[in-house]
Amino acid sequence: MASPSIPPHKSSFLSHCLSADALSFGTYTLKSGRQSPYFFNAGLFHRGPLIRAISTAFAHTLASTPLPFDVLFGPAYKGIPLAATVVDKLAGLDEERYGNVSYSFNRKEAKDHGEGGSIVGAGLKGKRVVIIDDVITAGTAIREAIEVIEREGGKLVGIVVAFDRQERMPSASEKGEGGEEGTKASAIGEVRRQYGIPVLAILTLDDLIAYVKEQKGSFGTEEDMTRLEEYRSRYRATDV
Ligand SMILES: O=P(O)(O)OC[C@H]1O[C@H](OP(=O)(O)OP(=O)(O)O)[C@H](O)[C@@H]1O
Ligand SMILES: O=C(O)c1cc(=O)[nH]c(=O)[nH]1
Repeated sequence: MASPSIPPHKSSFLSHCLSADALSFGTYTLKSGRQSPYFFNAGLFHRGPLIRAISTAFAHTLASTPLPFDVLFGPAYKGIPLAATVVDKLAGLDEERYGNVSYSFNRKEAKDHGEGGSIVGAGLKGKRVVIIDDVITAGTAIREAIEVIEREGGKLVGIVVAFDRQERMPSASEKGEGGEEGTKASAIGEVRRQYGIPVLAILTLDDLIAYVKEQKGSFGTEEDMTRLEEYRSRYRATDV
């Protein structure tokens, strides 16, 4: 059902995410160590209509920008099917503009036989690269991907994620380092400032909360919503 306050392309994608349980409520430990009352699991887009929904959302987000690029880089593991299917979707949207765009991804462990190395798909040397990934929380995964691209001689020109959790970077005390608390900037904001590139998200936590409220009980319980809003107040970045 269309939602009046968020655009139809977002509400349609949100409805796919919630129906497939790719957005779910519960208690989850994140890569950053935070305990979250919700989780975005892009691994659950494993059937045709679902992978089509997410790749279409990525392709339309990319096509709405004038950004020129040669390669979509999908960080292992969940970025891998995204990069491959979005390349296909883009070529289907506009063969002339995107027919030469390639996909590429890293192996988490380098291969020492056969073709060897840690990159699968297109080489990155001298290429304009866009990272596409499932979710950004503290930005660790994105920074690891940037290191791979720089090491391989690629030029990072943009990043698109399916879900921006709009969280602030972990503080020194959260990382167990003591000292200054630091800024309350978002992981996305920090990457934008540091690299001067566009960083786009198809959905944000604000979109999720607005949509679930508008669907009035179709997804999640009142307690889920309370926990979600408490979590948002606790970890929300100041620059989103
Ligand atoms: O912004 P961050 O704090 O880094 O968290 C988000 C990242 O965490 C997960 O990756 P993970 O390394 O668990 O890899 P996976 O794709 O193998 O699940 C997820 O896929 C994101 O890439
Ligand atoms: O921060 C994470 O580790 C994380 C959050 C989330 O919602 N989904 C995911 O795959 N990882």
